[in-house]
Amino acid sequence: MNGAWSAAAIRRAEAQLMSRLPPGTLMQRAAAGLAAECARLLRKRTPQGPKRNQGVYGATVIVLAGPGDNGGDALYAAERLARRGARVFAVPVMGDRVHPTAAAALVRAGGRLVATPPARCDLLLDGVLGIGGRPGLPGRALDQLGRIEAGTVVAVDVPSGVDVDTGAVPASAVTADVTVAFGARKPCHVLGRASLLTGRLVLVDIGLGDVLDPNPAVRVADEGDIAAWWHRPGPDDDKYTRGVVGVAAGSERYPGAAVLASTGALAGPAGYVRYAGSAAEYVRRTRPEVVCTPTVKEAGRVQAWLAGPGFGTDEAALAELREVLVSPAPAVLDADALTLIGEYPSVLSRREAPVVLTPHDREYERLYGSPPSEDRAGAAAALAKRLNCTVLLKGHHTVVASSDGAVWANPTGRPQLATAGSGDVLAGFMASLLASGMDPVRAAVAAAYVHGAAGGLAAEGGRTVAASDVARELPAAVGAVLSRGRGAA
Ligand SMILES: NC(=O)C1=CN([C@@H]2O[C@H](COP(=O)(O)OP(=O)(O)OC[C@H]3O[C@@H](n4cnc5c(N)ncnc54)[C@H](OP(=O)(O)O)[C@@H]3O)[C@@H](O)[C@H]2O)[C@@H](O)CC1
Ligand SMILES: [K+]
Repeated sequence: MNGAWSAAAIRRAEAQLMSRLPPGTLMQRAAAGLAAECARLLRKRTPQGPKRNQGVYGATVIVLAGPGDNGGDALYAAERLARRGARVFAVPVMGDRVHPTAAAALVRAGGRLVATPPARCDLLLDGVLGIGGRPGLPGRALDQLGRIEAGTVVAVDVPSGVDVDTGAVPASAVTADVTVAFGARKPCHVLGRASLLTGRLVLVDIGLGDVLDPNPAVRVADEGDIAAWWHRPGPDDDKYTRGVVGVAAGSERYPGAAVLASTGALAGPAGYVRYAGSAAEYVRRTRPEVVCTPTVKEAGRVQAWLAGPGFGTDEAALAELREVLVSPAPAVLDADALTLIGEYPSVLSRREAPVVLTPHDREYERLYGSPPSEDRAGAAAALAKRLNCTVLLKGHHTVVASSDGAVWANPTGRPQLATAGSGDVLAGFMASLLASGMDPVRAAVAAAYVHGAAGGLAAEGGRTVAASDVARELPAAVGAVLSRGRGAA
């Protein structure tokens, strides 16, 4: 598991570590790691001039230097590049407030402090704001970003302008190709719109590992986690012990939801999928391995339910939802089930078994009364706490929150997954993980991860992606994630 730590937690860890080290050590570690990554990027740049200009020597580097230590890191890294022959121009973007010793070191190495740098550069270092920054950019930084054409933009620690702790981007911010982060990820690297401005993330170890709070603000699962959580069938398992999934989805009007959700369920680790609803004919025809009944009651015992996709919001649907909720099995509630809960919140009140809710933004609003804020992790956690459920809030980076406040950011997934029916596949797959005995938060986290990976496979080569394509790729994504995860373990 990877984590992301809040600015305050990073500062606490840094203070503890700094008390044991000579002054300036951490900043020099940060600058050395940053300069090494910049040198790697400059070696890779497309040669525009004579071949001898490849690499650091002769490269044009511009630093946007803010008033704090983030600017200090950038200036010290630029000093190292200047010593290796780069032409460095540093622009103080907050009046003349700039890290004084780092600026002096850069000038000693041959770099220049200027108000107007060249209009083109090979590499632009964004050292405007780091973990001490408030959202938004100073005007001078914005002006320079508008006029400079940069081969590569490298953000120092975080893309300046973002909200470091939430990943929100309420005002102007830097768009980076690469972000070189010191010590640990911050929430803005993995959450919200800021994660899209981060580009490729490179972590530089400055020795914080031992002193960081063991509980990160945001968790990020990796393939090793998913492989470790996954129930592997043993020789004594049969289709029942592997888990039975119940799918209450679809209707005569929306039979596709039944088929997609059942297909999602079949791709998971459970051994048996039962379908309950009025689209049985379609399910039987496309997925003959699914056992169909007309109602939830007739489906018999299952280890986990999925209820909601395409099953309508009328009284009959409400009755079926109530039937699912009286069952002692954990349940994933999606789509129409979320609309029904928004209208009749009391249906959840006597529920004791675990529930996972999977809203998109409009469904979230129906459940919470207002749309999710740009602090998507905070929004998911607030709903999870209020309804005492696990919440998977869909988005370009899906987040999962448990009712006890733990938050996970999903690292896979792409905008193409925002396609009709894709959520039905995800919900069915998640119900299968629940039926296999996986804990609800892990089931939500693992389902989002593998579903995102399946979307990636479906979109390979720039292909357009429909929900059936994602469903078709799920078994391959399961195989790839588990084999890589077990390899990593
Ligand atoms: N601590 C350590 O050991 C290590 C730290 N390291 C590095 O330090 C970085 C944190 O540095 P930092 O604390 O100096 O804060 P930083 O983000 O540079 O800026 C704060 C300044 O910006 C200003 N300001 C804020 N928002 C603004 C806005 N929107 N628009 C305009 N101005 C704004 C604010 O001024 P104010 O307005 O509050 O007077 C203040 O002066 C961290 O990200 C990492 O890179 C590494 O070297 C490893 C070791
Ligand atoms: K920065």
